[in-house]
Amino acid sequence: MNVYYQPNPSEWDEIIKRPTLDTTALKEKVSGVLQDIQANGDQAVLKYTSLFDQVELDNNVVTTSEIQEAVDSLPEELKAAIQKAAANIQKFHEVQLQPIEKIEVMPGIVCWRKSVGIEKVGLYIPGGSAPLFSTILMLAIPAKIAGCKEIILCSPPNKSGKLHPAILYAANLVGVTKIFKVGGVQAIGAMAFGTETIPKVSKIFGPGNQFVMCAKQLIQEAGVAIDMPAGPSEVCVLADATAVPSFVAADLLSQAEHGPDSQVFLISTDKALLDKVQTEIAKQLAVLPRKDLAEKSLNNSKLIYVDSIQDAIDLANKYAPEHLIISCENAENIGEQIINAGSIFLGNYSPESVGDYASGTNHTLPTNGYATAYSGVSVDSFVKKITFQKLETKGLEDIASTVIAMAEAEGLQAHANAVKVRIAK
Ligand SMILES: NC(=O)c1ccc[n+]([C@@H]2O[C@H](COP(=O)([O-])OP(=O)(O)OC[C@H]3O[C@@H](n4cnc5c(N)ncnc54)[C@H](O)[C@@H]3O)[C@@H](O)[C@H]2O)c1
Ligand SMILES: N[C@H](CO)Cc1c[nH]c[nH+]1
Ligand SMILES: [Zn+2]
Repeated sequence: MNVYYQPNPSEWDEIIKRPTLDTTALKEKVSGVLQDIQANGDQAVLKYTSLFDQVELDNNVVTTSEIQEAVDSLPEELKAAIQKAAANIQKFHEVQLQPIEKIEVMPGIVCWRKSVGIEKVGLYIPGGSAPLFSTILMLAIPAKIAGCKEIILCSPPNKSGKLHPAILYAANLVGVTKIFKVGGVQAIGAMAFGTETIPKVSKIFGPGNQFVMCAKQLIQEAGVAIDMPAGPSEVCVLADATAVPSFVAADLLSQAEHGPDSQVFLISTDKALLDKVQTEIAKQLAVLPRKDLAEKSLNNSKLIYVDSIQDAIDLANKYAPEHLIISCENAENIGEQIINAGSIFLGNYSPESVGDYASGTNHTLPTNGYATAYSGVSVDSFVKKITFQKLETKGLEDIASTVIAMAEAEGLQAHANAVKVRIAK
């Protein structure tokens, strides 16, 4: 891990850099695959499944008997855990749908806004190195609450050409409409353009590796909406002397184990904590099943000592992490001063992995510094908001001079006329 002691703020830009791939080569490769899928549909999708997932499939549709098999085979304890998490996610998200509020802006002019679910949405569920079935709950539950009619799900097949039973169980539990065994760029392309079997959708959601991220960005340029750039997971822990080294180490490792391009960050006002956390990381890492992946990610990661809590807050805001854990004495007060983060975890007993699975908040969050401008997925991500207005004659008469003055000043006489013809009578 890279350790910094009281770096000068002029060095911060360098410190907060995320690990990157050569994006020119990446874009070229991904755009070639997308073009092939647009031109050749299912045949191209199956070809890339064979090439990138090393599995030969005749077709990629998940059947009802495969779903039933998964429901029957999944241990009851895991089913209960998924149900508990789903209930909390439902509770947290259902209050996000606000009732319609009609506003009389002037006598005789009433305006309001109505949320309408996006009809067809596509969910990408990562599955390259771990079957992230928790992501299904995070996407499909708000989609249902929003009123989306068709929810399509794609996730990469394993080497036996199957999806993990927990993916099928979770998808079935929350009412996903159709499930396909397709991963990576080929999944994003299929949902963006539509194939003979995979429906075209209006908006694509879900995190993924650099290939998935790049494909989402390219199809957005081609006119299909996406949720946000949610890439390799990251966590920043902001800690003072009250933090517990073993807790901090466990939190850092929990995101480091996602993959080699994940990044974890510790900003501490306690110099001694950096050494203690490194010792703990070495101890905990040694027995992790995904030690190799976590180790690679730790090479991208940074531990930083700063001598004031204000510098710690400023650096965290500049880094704009996907997740921020505040293990400090006045965690809530510090949390109030954070302006750039996807999701914040307060105090020593709020591990980030609880938010990943079960507390109810959404784990599909902006990474790579996008938390400066984006929010995580919510019910809002699955709706369009249509505005309405109804004017009575009196309302139009009272606002006429305002509209006419502005329209004529913009040189748009026809705009002005649309009002004039109505009040002339
Ligand atoms: N930000 C978030 O909210 C969030 C949430 C969950 C997971 N994640 C991130 O999602 C990612 C999941 O990555 P993953 O790899 O495990 O699964 P993935 O499903 O994103 O990617 C697997 C697919 O990548 C494609 N692929 C692999 N190597 C390729 C190559 N050389 N060329 C072209 N395509 C290739 C394959 O088609 C494969 O199906 C991790 O980086 C994790 O950190 C982020
Ligand atoms: N930490 C991931 C978001 O960055 C979400 C996740 C799913 N499973 C475990 N973790
Ligand atoms: Zn995670």
